[in-house]
Amino acid sequence: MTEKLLYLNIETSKQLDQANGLNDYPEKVIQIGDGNFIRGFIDWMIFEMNQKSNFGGKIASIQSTPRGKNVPKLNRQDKLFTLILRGIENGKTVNRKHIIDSINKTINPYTNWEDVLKIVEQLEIEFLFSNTTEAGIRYEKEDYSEDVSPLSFPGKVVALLYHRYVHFNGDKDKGLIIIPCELIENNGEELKRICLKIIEDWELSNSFIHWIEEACVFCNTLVDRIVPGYPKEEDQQLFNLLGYYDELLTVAEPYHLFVIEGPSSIETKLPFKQAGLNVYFDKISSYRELKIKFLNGPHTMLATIGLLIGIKTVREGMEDYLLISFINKTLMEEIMTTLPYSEKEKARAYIKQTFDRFANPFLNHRLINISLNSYSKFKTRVWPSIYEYWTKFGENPKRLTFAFASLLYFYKDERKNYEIKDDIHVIHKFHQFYSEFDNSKETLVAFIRNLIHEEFLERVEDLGNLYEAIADDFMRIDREGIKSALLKLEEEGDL
Ligand SMILES: NC(=O)c1ccc[n+]([C@@H]2O[C@H](COP(=O)([O-])OP(=O)(O)OC[C@H]3O[C@@H](n4cnc5c(N)ncnc54)[C@H](O)[C@@H]3O)[C@@H](O)[C@H]2O)c1
Ligand SMILES: O=P(O)(O)OC[C@@H](O)[C@@H](O)[C@H](O)[C@H](O)CO
Repeated sequence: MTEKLLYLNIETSKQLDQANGLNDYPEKVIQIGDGNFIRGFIDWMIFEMNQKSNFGGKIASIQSTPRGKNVPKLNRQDKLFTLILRGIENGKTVNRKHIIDSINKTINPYTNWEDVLKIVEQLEIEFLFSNTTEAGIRYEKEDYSEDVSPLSFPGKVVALLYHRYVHFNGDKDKGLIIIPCELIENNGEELKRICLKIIEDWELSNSFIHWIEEACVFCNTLVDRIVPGYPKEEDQQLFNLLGYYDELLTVAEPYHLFVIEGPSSIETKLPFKQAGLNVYFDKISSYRELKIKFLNGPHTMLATIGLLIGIKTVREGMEDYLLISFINKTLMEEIMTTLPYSEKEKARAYIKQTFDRFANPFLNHRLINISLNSYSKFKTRVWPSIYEYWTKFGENPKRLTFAFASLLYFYKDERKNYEIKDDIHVIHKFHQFYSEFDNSKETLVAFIRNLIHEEFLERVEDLGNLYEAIADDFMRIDREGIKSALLKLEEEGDL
């Protein structure tokens, strides 16, 4: 840490003439999870709404797992943190810095559950936002005790709603609008489904269920902003520029998109538009397909292939001729063909924008972070394009096939250029296969066929020679190395 620098807090921000944190708006929002994304997205949006609209509300932020570390960090900084938005916007370089002051309170529910309950007794609370990663929206059977925080995220939601319901004697005007930001399909519906299951486990009353149905709203959402988070490689340099030290310094791109599917009544309560934010109250399916196929999909491919090559960040990947060409042709010549004609123009514009976002010269979006849980991400983000291409044309999309082979090779590579971050069952499955692998194509094809039928398709369907094609690419990567295999693919494409 650089000596002589001040720590970020209200006093420091006043000295720097950047004190925003002095308004005393009431808490209107409960936030569960306090990671990089929710701070760089929701907390920033609420900050913007407080500056530019009549929203006038602050956040009570609740730690979502016992291992969370951000509550003491936020407390040391008077709940402030710095967000740097860097990138190219409409052809112009953007480098904006904000001291975000939208959080009013932070609570560790495992040590201070009573304080969390007091929050939901507040009349002004209207919204519950969350980001607990995809792992958070999951059913876990657990016991209920009024005095202790449930462990799971949906358990917390039920306990909080129940306390509010009892506190306000079932008043239908005191429900909450629940807006989860986890990147899973139908996140709102899924959270509600799990909450209802927990209510059943805990044998809470039918009238509480009616209150949830009538007074509360669970919205499905889609979020989009690249938030690499804490800038490890350049933190000292940035502290010197800022003039203070901030343990929660967060870097993100300026681009943002938030699509919320819910009743139109909530639009007036959340004046995102008035604050100039790129937020739509709309059906999310078409936005979702574009984002998953043309942004998250290439991210997953870039992460596995890039790490195999020895590349560390998305931007570096965008400087590698072979990789750009691979991603570009995969998107334009293969994934694009899976879309209906009416969607293609929109997709072309989205791809162009995605390339600009990936090449953002000011972000170091680390491939190792993106590679977390690559196996399940490939299944939801890349595999659908492979399957749709195959069913449409009856042949293999050769670049996507190569991406599949690279994914399998990613879990084999023993050179330890990178650390595999994945579910223990996935790591175990590959470890078991590779430790007994006899290097024969036959064994590999059988493994791939089985994997596709059991885990990707979840049924048996003959996909022609797709299994062999993946095995051939895998063996080529193994024999010649990833770069040379990629070069061959590029040369074949040009024939
Ligand atoms: N970083 C990005 O660019 C970005 C962009 C869009 C969406 N997202 C989504 O946001 C998620 C979080 O990313 P981040 O960058 O904020 O990471 P992060 O590690 O900074 O934050 C993760 C948060 O989730 C909580 N969490 C983790 N596992 C949990 C569980 N099982 N139950 C409850 N809470 C749990 C953590 O306590 C923490 O608050 C990702 O999974 C991703 O889907 C990230
Ligand atoms: O966040 P993950 O780990 O689910 O996926 C990695 C990236 O693809 C993702 O974070 C994107 O940057 C984000 O979805 C952009 O909105």
